[in-house]
Formats: sequence, C-alpha cells, structure tokens
Amino acid sequence: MPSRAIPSPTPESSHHERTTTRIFPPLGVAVGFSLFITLSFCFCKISRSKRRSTAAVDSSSSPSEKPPPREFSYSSLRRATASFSPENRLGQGGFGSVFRGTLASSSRENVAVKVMDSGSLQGEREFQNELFFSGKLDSPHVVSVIGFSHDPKRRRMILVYELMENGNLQDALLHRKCPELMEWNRRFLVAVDIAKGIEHLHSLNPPVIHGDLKPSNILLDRVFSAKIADFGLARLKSEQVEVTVALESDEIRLDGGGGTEDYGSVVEEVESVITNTTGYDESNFGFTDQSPGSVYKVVSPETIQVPLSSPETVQPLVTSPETGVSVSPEMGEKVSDLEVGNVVKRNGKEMESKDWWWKQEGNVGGGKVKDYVMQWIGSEVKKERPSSDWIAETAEAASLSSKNLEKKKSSKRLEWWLSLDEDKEEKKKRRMAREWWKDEYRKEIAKRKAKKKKKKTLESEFYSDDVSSSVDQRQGGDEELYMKKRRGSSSNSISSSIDWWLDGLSGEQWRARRKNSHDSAKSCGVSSTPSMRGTMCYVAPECCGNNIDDVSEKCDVYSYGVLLLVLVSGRRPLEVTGPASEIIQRANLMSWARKLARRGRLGDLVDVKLQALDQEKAVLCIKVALQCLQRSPVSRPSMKEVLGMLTGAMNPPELPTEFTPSPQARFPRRKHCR
Ligand SMILES: Nc1ncnc2c1ncn2[C@@H]1O[C@H](COP(=O)(O)OP(=O)(O)OP(=O)(O)O)[C@@H](O)[C@H]1O
Repeated sequence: MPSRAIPSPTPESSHHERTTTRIFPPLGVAVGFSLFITLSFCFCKISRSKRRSTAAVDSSSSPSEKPPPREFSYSSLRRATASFSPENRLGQGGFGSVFRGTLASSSRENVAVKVMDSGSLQGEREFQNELFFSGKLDSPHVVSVIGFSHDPKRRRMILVYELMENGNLQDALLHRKCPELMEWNRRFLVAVDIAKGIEHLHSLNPPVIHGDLKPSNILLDRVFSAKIADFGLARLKSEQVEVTVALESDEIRLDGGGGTEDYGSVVEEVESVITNTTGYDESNFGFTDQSPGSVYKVVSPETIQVPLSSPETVQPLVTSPETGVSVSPEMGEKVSDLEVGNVVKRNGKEMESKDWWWKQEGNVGGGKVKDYVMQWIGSEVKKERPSSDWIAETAEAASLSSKNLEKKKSSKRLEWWLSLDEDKEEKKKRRMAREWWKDEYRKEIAKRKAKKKKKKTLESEFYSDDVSSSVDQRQGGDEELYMKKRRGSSSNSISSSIDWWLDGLSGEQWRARRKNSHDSAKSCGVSSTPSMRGTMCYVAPECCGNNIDDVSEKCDVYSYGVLLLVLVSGRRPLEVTGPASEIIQRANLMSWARKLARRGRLGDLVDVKLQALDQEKAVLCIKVALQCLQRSPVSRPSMKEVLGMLTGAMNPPELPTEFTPSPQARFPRRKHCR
C-alpha cells in the first residue's frame, strides 16, 4: 500500500507559519482570557442573583435578625428633641414623658424619646424590660425600640422608639375621635393588627405575655396601622425560667427551674442587649460587675440574682438555710414574704411566687389604691356625667362615715339644748327652738333612710348582671365572703359600689389584694396603670392573684376581649352614657355586652358613629370578644384562634353558653295581681 507522502514545507509557507504563530498565540491568549473573564463575570452574576433570591426566600420564611438597640448619648437625644421642649411632648406615661425627636444622622429619622422618671424603680424596671424584650420581638405589629441612653450616675434612663405619628389608640379613638377611626374597615383592621401582634408574642418560644394590653398601649402609625407598645409589665412564660425583679433589693432575679444552663442563657440575653450593643462595660445595671456574689448570686438552686442598679446601691440577698427566706445582709433583717414573695411549691420545688409583675412597689401596705381607684373611676365618669346625679349620691354615701360623726355631733348639740336651765321667757324661746330642732332632726333621719333605700335599689340593679355568674364562679368560703361583702355596710357604699363594679371585671381578688397594690399615680401624676398586675378593667380575673401559675397567654386574651369591645363600641369600659333609664346597665361595657348577648341584641353595642359599617363583622367581633372574656381561662380561645375567627380562616364563634339568649318561656307569664 503506497504510503501518503507528507509534503515538506516550502520556505514561504514556513515563513507564513512562523509569522502566524508569532501573532496568534498572544491573540489566542487574549481572546481566551477575555472569554474567561466574561464567563466568570456571568457566572458570578448568576450565582449572586441566585444567592440573593435564596436569601429573599430565607428572609420571608424567617425574618432577618433585627439590629440590636443602639446606644445614644444624652446630648444627641437632647439635640434631637430640642432640649426636650414641651412643644415636642407627645405624651405622659406613668413613668416618664415621651418627646418627638429627629435624629441628627443622615437619615434624619423621626423617633419618640421616652425619658424615664429618675429614681423611679418602676421606670427602671420598664427600661430594663423594654430592652430585654426589644431583642426578642421583631414584628410589624410591635413598636420597635431603636435605642437607649443610660447614665447611672444621674439616674437618667431614656428609650428611643420608632415614631408612631398618630399616637395612642385611646386618644385617637376616644378623645380626638379621628375621622379615620370612624370608618368601620379601619377600626376592624386595627383589631386585626392588634390580634396579629399578640399572636406574634404568644407564638415565640418561650411565649411573651404582654400583661398590660389596653388602648393607651396600642400606638398608631401614619396610616393608622396599630402596633403594640409598652412592655413594662411583659414577661416570659416559661415553666423553666421566670424573669423577676426584686424591687426592694434593686435586683433582677432570674428564676430557673431547670438547672443553671437555663438561667445562664437568659442572663446572657439580658446582658447582650446592653453590653453587645454598647460596650457597656463599666456600670450599667451592674451587669458587668463580675465579682462572684454580686452578679449572679445563687440564692437557691432555682434563683439567680442580678443587681439592677449601680453597684453602690446593690444589696445582694442571701437565703437563710433554715427558712429559705431572703435576708438583706446589710440591713440584717428578714425581708418579709410580702416584700420578697411568698414561697410556693412548683414542680416539687420551693420558689418565690411573687415576681415583679405582681409585686407592689414602694408603698406596699399603704392601702393607697382605694383613693387611686376612686380618683380613676371619677375621671372615667366625669367625662360624661349624666343629668341624674346617682354618682353624686353614691359619693355622698361614701362620706357617710364623716356624716356619722356629724350626726353624733348634732345629737350632742341637741342634748346640750335640752339640758339648758333657763328662766321662763328664755325657756319658752328655747322650747320653740327645741321643737324646731327635733323636727329638723326627724326630717333629716327620714331623708337619710330614704336615700339609703334608693341607693340599695340602684346597687342591686347595677350588679344584677354580674353577680349571679360571679357567684357561680366562687367556691366554698369565697362565696360566703362574696355575699357578706355584697351585704356590706352602707357606710362604705361608694367603695363597695366600685368594688362590685370592679368585681364584674377583675374578680374579687383584685379588691382583696388591693392594699398590696402600689400607688403609681401618687408619684407620677398621670398613669392609667394602677397596679403592677395590669390595668383595671383590662386585667383578667385570674391575673389578680399571687399565683404565677395562673398567669398565661389567656390573660392577654382577656384584655384583648375588652379592647375589642372598646373598639366596636367606641367607648371606655366604664362610662356613664346613654338614656337615663339605661345608665346603670350600660355603665359597665362588659356586663352590658353580656346582657345584650342574653337578649340577642348584640347590634346595640356597635358605635353609632361608625361609617360604612359591616354589621355582620361587628357582631362577629363582639362574639369573639365575649369568647375572650369568659371567666375560665381554659374556655377562652388562643390568640391564633381569635385571629382565625376574625380573618375568616376559622368558623365564626358561637356565643359562650353563659351568654346565649335565654330560651323563650314556654308558659305565659302569670300576671301580677294588683
Ligand atoms: N413610639 C411612640 N410614638 C408616638 N407616641 C408615643 C410613642 N410612645 C409613647 N407615645 C405617647 O406617649 C404616651 C405615654 O406613653 P407611655 O408608654 O410612657 O405611657 P402609657 O402607656 O400611656 O402609660 P402607662 O405608663 O401608665 O402604661 C402614649 O400614650 C403615647 O401617646
């Protein structure tokens, strides 16, 4: 087979090849390089966009970590608020004033700056709590804490929040009566926003219980979307860990039932809010004083104590091995149960039952709350005082003890008149005067009797609704006490009126323990939070006791029920309103709603000023509210269920059986004989 001859290169072709190889290799490298660059650029772009899209998916499924609160200098916040000028004042809370401010940063962000009252332990607790929870909560339905400023030497505590342009719901709905909130749809959305916010709190692990839900703690943004604010009374719900503050000793106490790891993590978390964000190494709250015994002093296997205030003020508690009661070594005296907390058993272990939520600050046994309640009720009713002055009457009755004194004095005066020994002429004059006195005295007695009778009728009418069901709830001795108190002496009629009124809302325990309540109003002037347990009318009955096991998410559900009724009716829980014949019935919103439910007339509760009303949805809201207001916490729905019912994701609720309209009588009523 002839082999193919390979042509030998001619001199020209070899020259050409030489030139080509001289030119093309660098060209090929350049082309290849540019191709490589283009490809890798495309690859980078594609992978980056891919990464971005996965990140977007991730962030939608689990919200990105919220930046921790920033630390601001006092001077920067002073500048932001024009030296805390009164024109910038947004409101006054129980523990400080809130100012509008504009941060000097490039974003010129508008903020709300809350300046805590210096020296107020409650303010300190609120400050602490807000920071603690700000790290945990990240929801569009919860007001965010942007930052803080703290100067322990001057006891300055400032919190910086996102600005909620339309202020609080109480003011917008009930005082300013914002036209936006007169639209049914907007009001309904506010109800849904709040439900979403609470549902978020309860869905966390461990769940967060707000503990003080009320319209003044709901803030509205520019477009009237609602957000939950004020975590001053909030707490973690956990079998294992309780965050408590022993106020007398200026200490945070982190109680854990499950070994040191449990509370260790919570301690870290509290610390991290302060230290991680600010490098707060020196002083703040004493967190960074790492000396054993001053930072995490283990009192019992379940308890860690963390000094709250500056190290100088800290008096760590130690526990007496015999009694298990905490003792202040500095003072060398026993801190009573009342001051530190009752020792209760839980999971077979002894623990402090009274945490700061139930704890009463300052005037522990002062019994000042009664005055405060009176003042508060007064402020509630004075706004829409009826033409009939039944309140004045009851107020008059309240001062009966002083009148008793007066009565005694006048009878003394009468005796004096009778004992006078005069001459005839004088005697005649005196006799006439004596007769006049006697007459007057008789008239006065008759008048008082009539008043007493009238007042009794009013009272029985007023409480007729709540009492029957309340009595059912009470067991054994409680019932007797209840009835005894109900029959209580008329000399205490105003306070008893108020008590019974409150009983319809918050349970008897509220009154029984009110002498333990602190008088926040006393020191701060304006506050609607009369006790550390939450706010009267909004606090659930079981949340008035000392048993921490009773505190659950259902306390918030109850408060939401009241809030929902306020939203639908456009009035306060206690308000004197409506035609004279129905004033008493309507005064207590919750009782009135229950009454209307029994009569099958829920529609009567709806605010008449509402525009574009969806009657069906309004009635749905009232039914949901009544579900939430059931006395037994287990009967109340969860917040998830509430949200489901409101949004239509779940079937609409039935009325609780206790409030269903009573069936028509089968037999015609017997006519009264005249
Ligand atoms: N982030 C905010 N944006 C706009 N206004 C606010 C903001 N925070 C608070 N306010 C206004 O300041 C008022 C006082 O708020 P604060 O939380 O101190 O007290 P409160 O909740 O009304 O009372 P209490 O302390 O008794 O519960 C609020 O009612 C509200 O009108």
